[in-house]
Amino acid sequence: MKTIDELLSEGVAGKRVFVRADLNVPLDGTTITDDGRIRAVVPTVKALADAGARVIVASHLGRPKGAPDPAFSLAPAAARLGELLGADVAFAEDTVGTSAEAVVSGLADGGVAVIENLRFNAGETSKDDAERAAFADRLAGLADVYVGDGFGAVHRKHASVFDLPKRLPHYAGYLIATEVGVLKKLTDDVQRPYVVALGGAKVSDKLAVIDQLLGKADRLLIGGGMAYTFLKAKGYEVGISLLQEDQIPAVQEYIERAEKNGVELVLPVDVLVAPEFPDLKTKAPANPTTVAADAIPADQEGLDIGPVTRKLYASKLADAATVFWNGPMGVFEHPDYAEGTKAVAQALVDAPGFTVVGGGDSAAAVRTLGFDENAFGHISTGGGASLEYLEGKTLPGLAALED
Ligand SMILES: Nc1ncnc2c1ncn2[C@@H]1O[C@H](COP(=O)(O)OP(=O)(O)O)[C@@H](O)[C@H]1O
Ligand SMILES: O=C(OP(=O)(O)O)[C@H](O)COP(=O)(O)O
Repeated sequence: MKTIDELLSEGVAGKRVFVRADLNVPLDGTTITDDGRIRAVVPTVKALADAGARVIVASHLGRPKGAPDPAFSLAPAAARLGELLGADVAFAEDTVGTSAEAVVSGLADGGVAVIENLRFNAGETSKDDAERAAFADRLAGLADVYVGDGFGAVHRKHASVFDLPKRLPHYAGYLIATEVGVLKKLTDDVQRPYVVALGGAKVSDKLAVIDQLLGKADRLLIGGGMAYTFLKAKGYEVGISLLQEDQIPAVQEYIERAEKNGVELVLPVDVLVAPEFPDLKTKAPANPTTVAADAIPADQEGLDIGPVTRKLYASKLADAATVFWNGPMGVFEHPDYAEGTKAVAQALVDAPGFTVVGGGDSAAAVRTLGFDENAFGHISTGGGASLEYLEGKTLPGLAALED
């Protein structure tokens, strides 16, 4: 994989450099609640701009449906990038249209622009190779060089991640180089006990990862929205909690295999439930009830792990030599459901070994809940990406940079 340092030594002055970043930050309306992913790409953007490149920063944000949707605009992220760089950052209101063309052709040497959300175009995420290729061709028209630095999206076979680098000279940015360096340590020389904690809401994506992790980790702690498919697989009622119905048979097989292979698969023993999802805007009191994991009422939703589970998970992390954690244990954005995530974060801080937190929301959670970033071994900007890396999978966005 060629790195940005090689690009800089070849000279980039006057060149249009397309930086595929991951600026998928949590938003409250147009307010960024955690800018970690924007800060993470600043070293790459700054190095290129300082060397006289014309820098085009591109990213997805959220999961819009292949058409413009103002709720997912990258405009707030562009403004924040400008503040962090201490420089003007131009913003194009489309991705490959007249606005993008005008903004890019107006860039001076050392200038930086952000183009609008890549996922406003159906070609970005299309499963159809030709549709993705057509979009990648149009993106390629904007630039002379490609720098991949959106680590959080390297597991996606998307046009800007996989197809575009094949069309331009391509290099890995500083963030990707750092992330891969740390995760490599977890695959090459993992110290045991190795504990993996999984939660969050992207259940369908992340359940599949457990198949491989069962052969690697000593202990798996399951929380967040992921827990309810496990509880259902054990035959419990989960009410209106997040559930991946089609994966119940697979999860039943995981539970059996864990037992056979001597992997400790630890599930919540109690959970916080409420009749409805909390209001994250007003943060109005949610008044949850604590119930045993096998006694979730049919009309209620599980929204955090309970106090007994918090203690149990902390004890399972207390002797860990290596920890990888992805996915909040509950809806931490609401104070009534933040305790599970806080307890696991604190247990990582207290664990004697090397700890890695991965994922946009998990990283945001540890920071917004007041933890010191330096108390963790590494905070990765990618959740799904780091999990798939640890699985040993070939990640499209890394493979494309290696070609
Ligand atoms: N029990 C739950 N039910 C619904 N959503 C949950 C639950 N527990 C956690 N979440 C949500 O999961 C989201 C983060 O999930 P995910 O995107 O998978 O994590 P990451 O970005 O760290 O990879 C958070 O917004 C949180 O509110
Ligand atoms: O937030 C992200 O991943 P993560 O939640 O697994 O950390 C990335 O920006 C990828 O987004 P996606 O899962 O919508 O492709």
